[in-house]
Amino acid sequence: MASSKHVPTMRNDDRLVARKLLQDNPMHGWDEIWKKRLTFWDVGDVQLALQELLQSGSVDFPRTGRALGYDAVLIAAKLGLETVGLDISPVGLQNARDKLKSIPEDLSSAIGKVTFDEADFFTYSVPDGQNYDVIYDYTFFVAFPPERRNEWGRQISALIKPGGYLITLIFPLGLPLEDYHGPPFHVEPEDYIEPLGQGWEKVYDKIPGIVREGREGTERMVVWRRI
Ligand SMILES: C[S@@+](CC[C@H](N)C(=O)[O-])C[C@H]1O[C@@H](n2cnc3c(N)ncnc32)[C@H](O)[C@@H]1O
Repeated sequence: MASSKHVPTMRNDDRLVARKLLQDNPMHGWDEIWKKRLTFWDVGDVQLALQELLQSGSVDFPRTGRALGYDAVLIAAKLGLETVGLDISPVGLQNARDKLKSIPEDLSSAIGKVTFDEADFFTYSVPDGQNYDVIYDYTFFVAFPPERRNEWGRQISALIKPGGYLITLIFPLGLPLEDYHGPPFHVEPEDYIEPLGQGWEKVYDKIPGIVREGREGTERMVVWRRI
């Protein structure tokens, strides 16, 4: 959650620098990306598409329990869930904790409900064995090469409760497929189906009605329910 209010665009030279940092140092590359502020995905504000979904009442999300994901403050404030923001980057986490100190009035009900933990998502297990009621993925799926998507799906399935909801804000749509290397990697809404595998139903699928300038046609909101 960067502090600037401008809508970041995906400058090609920034993307190339970020990619090189990850190639050179797969362990700490994300921390370097945060340090250098090559965080184009971060709009410095809540994701309007997530806000629209949570306020619409279109999905019967639980109002008690636990959630995992970015935009942790918005999820905690709108759904009332104890929400964990997970990241591998200490700098990214510090940035999120700093933002928590100046929480806007309309989201203040999130205070006390949000924690930020440092962990590798792919090896993370819920400390107390209590799986999540809601998981939110915004640009995490696309941050890894397609070869890792099944691993992503297995981990999501392992972390969520039966009856729990996975919110996928799919972005950025429309990236070239050929001769293109991420992150972000090319994504289509259908790409989530195989990694998630059996035991999921799609309960919501909509092009967000409210989109930031410059992001028109690049976002889609899909919600899945674990059967
Ligand atoms: C493209 S960003 C955005 C994802 C996230 N939803 C967000 O909006 O910040 C990817 C984020 O995932 C973090 N990350 C990368 N690899 C990770 C891992 N294995 N486990 C947890 N976080 C990771 C990075 O530090 C970065 O903040």
